[in-house]
Amino acid sequence: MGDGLPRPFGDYQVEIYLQGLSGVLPTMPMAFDELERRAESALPASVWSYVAGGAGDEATQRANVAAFGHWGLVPRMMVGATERDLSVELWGRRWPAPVFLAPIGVIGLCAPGGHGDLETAQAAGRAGVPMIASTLSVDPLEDVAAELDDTPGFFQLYTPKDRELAESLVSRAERAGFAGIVVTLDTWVTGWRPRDLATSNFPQLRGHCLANYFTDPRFRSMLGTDPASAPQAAVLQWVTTFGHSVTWDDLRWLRSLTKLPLILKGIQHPDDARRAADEGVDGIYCSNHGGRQANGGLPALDCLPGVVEAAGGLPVLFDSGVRSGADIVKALALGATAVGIGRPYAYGLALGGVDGIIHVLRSFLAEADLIMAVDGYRTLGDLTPDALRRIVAPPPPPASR
Ligand SMILES: Cc1cc2nc3c(=O)[nH]c(=O)nc-3n(C[C@H](O)[C@H](O)[C@H](O)COP(=O)(O)O)c2cc1C
Ligand SMILES: O=C(O)C(=O)c1ccccc1
Repeated sequence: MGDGLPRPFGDYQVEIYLQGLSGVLPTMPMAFDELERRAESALPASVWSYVAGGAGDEATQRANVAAFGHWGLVPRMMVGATERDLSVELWGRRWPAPVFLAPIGVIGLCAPGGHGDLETAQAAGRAGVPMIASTLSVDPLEDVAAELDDTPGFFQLYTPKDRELAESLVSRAERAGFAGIVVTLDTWVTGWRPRDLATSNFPQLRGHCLANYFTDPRFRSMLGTDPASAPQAAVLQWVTTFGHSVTWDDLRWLRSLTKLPLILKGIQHPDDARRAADEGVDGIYCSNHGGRQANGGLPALDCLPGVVEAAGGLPVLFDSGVRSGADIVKALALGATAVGIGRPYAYGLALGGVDGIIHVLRSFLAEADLIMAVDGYRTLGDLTPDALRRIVAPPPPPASR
């Protein structure tokens, strides 16, 4: 692990003001809206529409973000929250904060040099903030793991139809030193995505982000040749094997593949959370894939309390719609054990590489830390549903959204 981020996290604010006193203004955006706008200009149009876009008219994607606006934190005074502890112990490791980088399957292409997977891992390693590495990466998982140092990394598995290929990927992830396996359940087929359809834009179909397959011995033996010498056949083989619709009958098999913590991603119904807990998984990941998969759904945040209750004490990871430190605090108060940052770090990477991701992490953590300071929440244990009230008439989002 690098030195990790300087603590308290709120000191990022002091650092920025001090630089301002010497006439140095931040080059990275300080507000999310500006981060988003500038990332759009920085990225090639096809990558932008892929990363920023979602399913259908993107109503669920917008609802994910809007849902945070329906909750307000109630401050407590005179508790002396001068020192905050945001660290959390998860699966035997101490995390500096209950925050992680969610898996983003095209992240390699978000960096100017095309190696965004490695840069994301470098940022996670330097910050000490855990990351979940997607199956769909430009660089192979072994190279990604090598950049993480001691920071916990998790391998996100898209379970292929071919079981031997799944087994090979998981054992490679174990050998590479990943600390857990996150099985994504909601994307065995991709959702209806008008932006990508209109431009026939599907980076995976052009062979990007398939390094984990093309370097895999099982995939190569299925193909019968070097993917580099038969790129079209290799992509076609990927299409054929990519999506297995994992069922409860597969769970015992998945469980048997690894002794590492096994976490199921994409859970929204309490009954699914309960069943997963009963069947021996180590964590539940409440998410609707950032609204990229099924439009017409609930905001993921609205599903979180039910999932937490049904999980019966198992760790619950959460993502979908987190755009600020305030959002992190709210998700924690609704019961998340740790909160995933998705699109915002892809935008940070596009604008500033490794430092850009670290800037996004530091900004979100500084805001979360300062909210806990001002609102009198010293520890994560103080963040309970009692810290929140429903807002009857939420304010409209910023004009540009
Ligand atoms: C461009 C992009 C690619 C993604 N690829 C994956 C992936 O490979 N595996 C996965 O489990 N989730 C993937 N996700 C979903 C994220 O892990 C996360 O659930 C989502 O980004 C949360 O929504 P938000 O970014 O709007 O906060 C992807 C998301 C984006 C934006
Ligand atoms: O775009 C995504 O969110 C994603 O995870 C994915 C998965 C498979 C193929 C293309 C995209």
